[in-house]
Amino acid sequence: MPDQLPGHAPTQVTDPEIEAERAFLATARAALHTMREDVLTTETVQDSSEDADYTFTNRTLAADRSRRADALVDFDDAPLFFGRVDYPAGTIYEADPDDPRSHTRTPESDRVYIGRRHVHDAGGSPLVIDWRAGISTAFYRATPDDPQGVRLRRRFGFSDSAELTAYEDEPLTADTPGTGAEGAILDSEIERPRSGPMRDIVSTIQPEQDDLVRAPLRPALCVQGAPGTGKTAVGLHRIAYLLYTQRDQLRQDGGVVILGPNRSFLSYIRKVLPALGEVGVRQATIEELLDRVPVRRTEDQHAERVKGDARMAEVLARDLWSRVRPPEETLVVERGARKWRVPSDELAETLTELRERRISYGAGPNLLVQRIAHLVMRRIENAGEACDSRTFNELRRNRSISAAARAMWPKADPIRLVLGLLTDPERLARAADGILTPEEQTAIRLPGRPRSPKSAKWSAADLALIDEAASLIGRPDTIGHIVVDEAQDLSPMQCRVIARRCTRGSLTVLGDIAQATGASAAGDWQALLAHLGQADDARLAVLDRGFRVPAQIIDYAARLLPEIAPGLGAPSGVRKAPGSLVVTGATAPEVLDRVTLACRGALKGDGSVGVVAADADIPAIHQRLTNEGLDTALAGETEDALEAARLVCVPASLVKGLEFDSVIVAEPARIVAAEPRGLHRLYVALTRAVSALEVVHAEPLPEALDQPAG
Ligand SMILES: Nc1ncnc2c1ncn2[C@@H]1O[C@H](COP(=O)(O)OP(=O)(O)OP(=O)(O)O)[C@@H](O)[C@H]1O
Repeated sequence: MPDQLPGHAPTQVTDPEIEAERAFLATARAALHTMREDVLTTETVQDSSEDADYTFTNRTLAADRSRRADALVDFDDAPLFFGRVDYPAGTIYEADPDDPRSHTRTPESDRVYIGRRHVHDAGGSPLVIDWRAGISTAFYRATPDDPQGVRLRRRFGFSDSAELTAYEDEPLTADTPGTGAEGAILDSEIERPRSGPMRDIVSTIQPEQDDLVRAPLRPALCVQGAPGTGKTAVGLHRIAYLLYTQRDQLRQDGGVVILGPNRSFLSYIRKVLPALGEVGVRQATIEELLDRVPVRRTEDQHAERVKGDARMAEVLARDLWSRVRPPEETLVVERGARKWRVPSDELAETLTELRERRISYGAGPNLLVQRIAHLVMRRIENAGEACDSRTFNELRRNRSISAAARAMWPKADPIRLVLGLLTDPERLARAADGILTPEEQTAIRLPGRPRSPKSAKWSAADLALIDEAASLIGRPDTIGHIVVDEAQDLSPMQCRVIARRCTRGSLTVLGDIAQATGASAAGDWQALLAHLGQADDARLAVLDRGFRVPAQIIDYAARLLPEIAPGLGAPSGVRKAPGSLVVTGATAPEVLDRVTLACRGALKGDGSVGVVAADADIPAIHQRLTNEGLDTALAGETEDALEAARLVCVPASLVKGLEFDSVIVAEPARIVAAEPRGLHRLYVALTRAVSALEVVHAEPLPEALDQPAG
């Protein structure tokens, strides 16, 4: 293998192999350029008439063309191919010298180049195969023990400007033992200094990850993975894979959505899918998915727990359906000179029959009007008058009938329903009788005395209640596939939000029970999957090889596991980095000095530096670092704060899912004390570092960490 490694500046290369591969890369790039030009110059249907069909067709074609053109952009920092698999000659291509694909065929082998997207030459012959195609699977999964017909696997290394600078060969024939998947190119990819948003890992997906990426759409897939094992990466690549294999189906079923814990996280991952050629995937928080009312309040933990509990579904349903009441009086319908009467017990019977059909609440009023109109029409017919559809329609519009139906089955609005329930103690007591304790009922009341939905201060937990109410009244739009990241934090009520949108179990659930900090987090996957409606069917997989955090740091953080997630296996770090963990004791007045010193030290190295502390301590730390003249961003302040400076202050509540080259954790004890699941939060904070972690503390460390660092 030549000694230039990826990420290194290109050097004068004389290796003829590298020259040949570079020439092939140039050919492929030129071909991609031509493919994009072809798409852009394709004319949409032109028609000068005002015909709405033509306008619609034109718009659809233009949107499709733009999507296809976007997917063919040649990114400067994302090389067009990253690997090659060689098969014995004749395995892939006919041994025909005139075969136009001969540029990927030598006398010894048929070569398949694997890249981010399919590239073909002007004659339509493939130059680069999309990593998602079936034939690419061998690149990720072939091993010397199971070569899958492959002679040799080649991985390419590139400079930061996407210049091909290295290659690494792994023979897979039985007589030449391979080097294993963890070669220098994978190492250098993992150790690459982090800066800017997350990148794709398409060139180095590991076999256990590839198995999850390519898992079928159904059954639902649930991945329990320790910090840095690649769950987020797997989820994003899986979306790209599913879109490649089942794009039309997914589009028809309502598209694909990835749900993440907060905006900082979504901003951090936003570039991965576009780099894989997928530009139409919605990336949202669960609050954004449910944006019926603005969130203006953070719930206290106890109220959040009660509101997130699945018992709330019963309370809401009981309150809603309690509005449906049998009439007390006979209905009298005047028609011309005659009056028609329907006694209350007959109306009540109709009501019961409708309810037993388990229709949604919202469908009730109309159906009831129709039933009553029928009852009246039957009476008219029995009296000898001929009736037809006009009679029926006229009765459906009859005011007495509408009024009777409205009284028996009032229309309902989900926001007003939740507002009424959470502001009227007597009504809540009726609906929650035997379900919530009086103390729980008091805890979930809305603050103040809001009279209208606009004046209420809604919380994120209220949104899930409103959505539950809305789903009782009408059915929500479905989504073709939902990937939920950091799913361990979902409350049962939030799980229900997701479950009712993906009705056929097309769901990817990613998370780590040890990182669960949500007030009403379920605590184990079986319970969570049950709330997601997937108790029996889901496939549960485990990832335990950590790619982010060096072994020294992950072992230190894992000392917390017996307490926060007993029974969960300890993760293993794929890299060792002696000296990567420093624990600095200080006196209380010294802590800010020590943090500043640690930041200055970390900034001398490459990549990003994150300072993580309890939310309440972050403003003072940020102020101090800024006063010291360090260019310091504040996570959460703006959406792209993580990219605003190399040094970022991150409130512990926002650090989930993120990573930095160096991390400084200030005062772990205060992170722990800040919330009921503070130890879980600390575990998250300690597992964000790619290269180095410094823990600065004056207060005593949690017991498990209070031993000399290994
Ligand atoms: N096969 C791989 N090749 C190269 N880098 C990888 C690979 N798998 C994961 N990584 C890198 O490891 C880091 C952690 O990955 P990711 O964020 O997906 O992990 P995670 O399991 O979601 O972590 P957490 O639970 O802490 O949020 C990322 O920088 C990712 O690019």
